[in-house]
Amino acid sequence: MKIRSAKVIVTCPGRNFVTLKIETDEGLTGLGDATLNGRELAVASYLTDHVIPCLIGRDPQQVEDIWQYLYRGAYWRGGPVTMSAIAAVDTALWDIKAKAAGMPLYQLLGGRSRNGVMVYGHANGADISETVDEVAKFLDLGYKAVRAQCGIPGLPSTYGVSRDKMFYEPADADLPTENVWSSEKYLDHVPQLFERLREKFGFGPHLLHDAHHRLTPIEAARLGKSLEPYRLFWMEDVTPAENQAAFRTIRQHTVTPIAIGEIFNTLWQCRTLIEEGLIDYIRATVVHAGGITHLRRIATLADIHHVRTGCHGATDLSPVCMGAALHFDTWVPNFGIQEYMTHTEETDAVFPHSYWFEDGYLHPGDAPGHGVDIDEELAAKYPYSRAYLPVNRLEDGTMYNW
Ligand SMILES: O=C(O)[C@@H](O)[C@@H](O)[C@H](O)[C@H](O)CO
Ligand SMILES: [Mg+2]
Repeated sequence: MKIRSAKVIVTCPGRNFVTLKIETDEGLTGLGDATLNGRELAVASYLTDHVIPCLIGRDPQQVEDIWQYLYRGAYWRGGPVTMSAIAAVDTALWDIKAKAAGMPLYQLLGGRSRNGVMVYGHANGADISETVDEVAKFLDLGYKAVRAQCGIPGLPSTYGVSRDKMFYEPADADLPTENVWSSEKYLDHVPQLFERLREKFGFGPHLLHDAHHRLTPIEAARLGKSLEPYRLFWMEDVTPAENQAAFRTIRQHTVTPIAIGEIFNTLWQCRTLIEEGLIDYIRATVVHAGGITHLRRIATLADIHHVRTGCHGATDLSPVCMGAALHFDTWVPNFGIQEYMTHTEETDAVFPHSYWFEDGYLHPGDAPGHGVDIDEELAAKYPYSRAYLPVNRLEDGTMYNW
């Protein structure tokens, strides 16, 4: 079998998505997600200008060799643009391999390890009582796990809190909007939210929270300590991880479980975190961490250190990524949870898929491959539209962390 052609499809059915489609000389096609929020066209160009010419004529069955060729073979290794491009190729090749075998992808990976993939939804509100109401809606829909975020008194806007509740879109403007941040105000408020949530819903549902890299290590330690009575499933991205050793400080102070990794793109960015047992959940996912081939390596290292998976699944990861992640989640032995933000109807129509939600779980379906397709005619009706995530400043105007 040979790769006959490959192309990049950029579409914006409510938000931008970049998709790689690979075709073989035997008529099989494979799809991979290459979406990098706010930097979409950089990956599209990387693929079209620098990767696709090297793929034509190769045997698509050599998934590992092609991964090594694109990663090890390039002088400039790693980084989100490169690794999202490699992920797109890798995902499309696994899709082709599974279709050629006539199997759903999870069968090729090693078969089913569970009946369904537990997911968490996103509840957010302008204040505590609105957030409590939003959590109730997710529980009514059958979710077993809910992430809760709420507005902070004294801060005009907070990332993760939106007007549109079920189809929350973080890339909200064609130039970055600016949010204002105060760790002091945040740290005082968040424990009150979880106190109310536990009072109202008890300890049955899993509750999660995301700090979006905004705390220093000692502040993160304080957050973890103050949330201990409410027994969270995890606190996420409490501090940036450029300095992995900083997580030792957090770990020494709190037993609140720690999740990180949605912006990681290689194993090297989480090696210390995993090997020293500094985290509990690794959030890397298919599209930004080099595809199934590399994510599998991360998960295997995590497994021997009692770290479980918790794949990123925000709306900027396309249904193609979600489909592939669900096959991965169905197989991976050390599965923890999968994030699930529902896409808009327009997005779902452009990407017909076989996965479905029922009673708190997602199921990948049994279609051969990863089970996600693209309607190219429909996709062409939604041209690219520039959109950025917001940026964040302290109250005195200082540029601050994501
Ligand atoms: O946990 C999450 O889903 C968030 O952190 C995302 O909203 C994230 O900020 C976006 O996916 C960034 O593109
Ligand atoms: Mg996050």
